[in-house]
Amino acid sequence: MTTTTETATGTTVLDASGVTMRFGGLTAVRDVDLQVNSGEIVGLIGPNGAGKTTFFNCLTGLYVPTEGKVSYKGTVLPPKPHLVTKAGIARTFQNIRLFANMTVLENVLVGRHTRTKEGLWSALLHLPGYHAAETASRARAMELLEFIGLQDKADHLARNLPYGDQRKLEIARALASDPGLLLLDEPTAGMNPQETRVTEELIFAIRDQGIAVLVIEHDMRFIFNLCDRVACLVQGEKLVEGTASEVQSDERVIAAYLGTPFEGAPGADEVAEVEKAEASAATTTTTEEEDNR
Ligand SMILES: Nc1ncnc2c1ncn2[C@@H]1O[C@H](COP(=O)(O)OP(=O)(O)OP(=O)(O)O)[C@@H](O)[C@H]1O
Repeated sequence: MTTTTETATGTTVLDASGVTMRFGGLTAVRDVDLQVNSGEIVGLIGPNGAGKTTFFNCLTGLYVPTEGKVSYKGTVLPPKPHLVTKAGIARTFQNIRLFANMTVLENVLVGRHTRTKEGLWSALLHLPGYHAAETASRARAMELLEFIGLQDKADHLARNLPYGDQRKLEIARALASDPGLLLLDEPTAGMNPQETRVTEELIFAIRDQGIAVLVIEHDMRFIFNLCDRVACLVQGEKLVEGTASEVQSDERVIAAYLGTPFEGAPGADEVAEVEKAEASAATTTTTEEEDNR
């Protein structure tokens, strides 16, 4: 696969700083800073409801962050999904969002639209520029299908693909916009171990093409094997960030996943209060039982 994206290794591709997202009284993401550099695969982990997808939505313009800013290659991004895609960030979603009744090739072609200059009139009137652009887009789409191993299924309907192939097709469609950064939201959800391994290889190959990757995943074995760096969100806040080995041995991360609060953890005060009230209620009950004897 060839890509139009060229970035010097180690430069900052994504720079999110002080990102906060509130929904009424709920702060889903609080003051999160995160950088992704070229050549990196970065993981974003955290228990259910930690704010991972909300953070992704802030990065891709689906949500306008309440506070903070998001820059891509040094330019602050406007919070509009099509402009974010055009700037060079592509994403996949937690739930598969393919055009089920379109072919595999057509699904990838849909992902090309931000990279084609020919407009609606050109397409409707079949102007010469349109044909040239369409030929180039098809060639690029077929190249991407080869890259993910679906070239022989180009004319199959997307809905007839096995689950693992549908997930791969989503990635190909995202790659069709020639991104410099790919955001993957739980790419292995629902996959068997074999499909998960194939996805892991695919993500390494994408990184080797010069595309930085930020990935949300609950499968810890997958994330720690794949990522150069991992950040852990808990209740909207970034708790820890480091290498895979640093994060997986961090007692705060272990506690967040096992549900044991630690000193200073977001929400730990509330948990301590509940535990104190429960202990006090248990003492009262025991005393009452003793009195009744
Ligand atoms: N549009 C919204 N309106 C109100 N609350 C929301 C909205 N989107 C998310 N939330 C809330 O924000 C919090 C974070 O949710 P989010 O989906 O970002 O978590 P997550 O870490 O991605 O969880 P999971 O791992 O289960 O996907 C949750 O309490 C959720 O209910």
